[in-house]
Amino acid sequence: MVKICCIGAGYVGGPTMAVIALKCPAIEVAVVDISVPRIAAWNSDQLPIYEPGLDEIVKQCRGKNLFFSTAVEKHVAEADIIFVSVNTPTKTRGLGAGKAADLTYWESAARMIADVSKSDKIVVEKSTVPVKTAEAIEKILRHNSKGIKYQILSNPEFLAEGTAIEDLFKPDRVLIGGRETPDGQKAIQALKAVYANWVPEDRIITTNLWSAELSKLAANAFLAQRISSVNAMSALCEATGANISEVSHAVGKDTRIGPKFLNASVGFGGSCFQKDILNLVYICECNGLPEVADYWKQVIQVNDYQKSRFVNRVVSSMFNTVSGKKIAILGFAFKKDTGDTRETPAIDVCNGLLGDKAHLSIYDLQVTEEQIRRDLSMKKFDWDHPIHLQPMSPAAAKEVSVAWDAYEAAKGAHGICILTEWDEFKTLDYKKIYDSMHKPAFLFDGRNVVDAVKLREIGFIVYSIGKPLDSWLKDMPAVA
Ligand SMILES: NC(=O)C1=CN([C@@H]2O[C@H](COP(=O)(O)OP(=O)(O)OC[C@H]3O[C@@H](n4cnc5c(N)ncnc54)[C@H](O)[C@@H]3O)[C@@H](O)[C@H]2O)C=CC1
Ligand SMILES: O=C(O)[C@H]1O[C@H](OP(=O)(O)OP(=O)(O)OC[C@H]2O[C@@H](n3ccc(=O)[nH]c3=O)[C@H](O)[C@@H]2O)[C@H](O)[C@@H](O)[C@@H]1O
Repeated sequence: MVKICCIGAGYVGGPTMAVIALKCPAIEVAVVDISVPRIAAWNSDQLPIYEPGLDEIVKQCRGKNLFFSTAVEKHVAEADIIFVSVNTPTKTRGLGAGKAADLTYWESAARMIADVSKSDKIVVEKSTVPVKTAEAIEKILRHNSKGIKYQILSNPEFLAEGTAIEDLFKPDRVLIGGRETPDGQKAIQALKAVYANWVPEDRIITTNLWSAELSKLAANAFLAQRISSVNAMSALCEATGANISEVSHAVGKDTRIGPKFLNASVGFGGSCFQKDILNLVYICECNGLPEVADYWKQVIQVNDYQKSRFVNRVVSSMFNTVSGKKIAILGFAFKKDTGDTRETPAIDVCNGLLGDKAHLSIYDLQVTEEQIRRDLSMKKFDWDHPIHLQPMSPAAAKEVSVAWDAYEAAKGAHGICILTEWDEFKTLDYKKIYDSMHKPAFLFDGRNVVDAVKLREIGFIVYSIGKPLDSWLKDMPAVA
């Protein structure tokens, strides 16, 4: 029986391995992690991550051919194929701080593999890593090999949170990069055989190692660039009276551009877009390509601009101050259908409003109060480390409360900000909400989920990203 071990039981390791176990009953899959609480959660009824469809798969396979364990070394020693899906955060100190990827966790995993292995291994980069990382990993393994043969493959993951299971069942492509030697090609075929259990062969792309590593960074950079492009247009729409939904629709009808991923928003979040672009920028700089670095840096700068533009719009509309005013925040996750808050635009928006002395009442369907308080008090980039190694957060802001539903959050508020596109926010009883608020009652829709015409009929002053402005907002232009 082929044995697979995945180091890192996170948002990628957990779902990908659960799907491999489901689709390949003849393979034994062990997912290991240094975090004891995380593994305990994977072995419980309350999984550590929320992902539609994941519970059922884990229930079906756990204890049969899918195991979650903290016995990292034992499972690594027994495995034929080792996936490494550990954190690759942005460095916060030293050379490349604020841009380069911190490969501490990757390196320690590689050294541990070298220490405990007693048979030949295929080591698969599942984490997103800088191009050429495989070369460094090869060096660590070869210099400590004790005669054991290692083949390194790059097999980056393209799943998106909230649709992870769907994406894993029907991926647009699976990408496998390896050495162009006979042993390298043999390793590629071994991994290809795993995916071939459910992925059509024409969707499994094989390349050299560096193309696979760079394709992952490139794909995320292209996706994020699309959002920054549409968000930059949204600012121009507001200035001119154009409507971003109509512009996106018209632009996306061009088959060369396509309709997906063109929704204007308060800004993109998630654990990877910013981190991976910063990493790309650093690699460009290191390779003497400052113009290319500057080009990609703009994608992040526009995203930061979009978040601060939103905060400015809220404050300027409400008579240039939110000091002492209650603002309801609807949605804290970085997108709907996930409880993940990593790099969520809600953090920057909330901190911006708190900076102007607002009182916030926050409601999200999936994010816990503990997580919200932790996020609002953590330093930039500190979140992207194994949870037990994250710096302890200082006492959370007194001006923040967490509500159990949207109505409670909005009661007595002066304004509402919608920051995640949860479906629930489309069908709330906005008349009831309006009646419970201070007047004039403001609603700032950072995700374009509400019907602004209906809300205006109720009496709200509505701001929707990239849409023609209410006369109220026109009279109080936000300073960018
Ligand atoms: N979250 C996402 O949607 C995607 C993430 N990625 C990439 O996948 C990688 C992992 O991301 P996530 O799963 O989101 O991170 P995560 O933080 O959810 O999971 C990483 C896990 O690795 C564990 N870990 C760290 N060092 C370890 C070690 N030496 N031994 C054993 N366990 C160790 C941590 O405790 C943690 O549970 C990152 O490189 C990320 O860029 C790629 C595609 C999608
Ligand atoms: O490497 C990764 O981590 C993953 O990053 C993204 O996936 P994810 O961050 O989970 O979610 P997305 O659906 O891409 O959304 C990212 C952010 O962009 C925002 N977004 C997305 C689409 C859009 O049209 N507008 C928009 O503002 C979302 O609300 C969210 O905040 C990519 O889509 C995945 O392919 C990739 O594997």
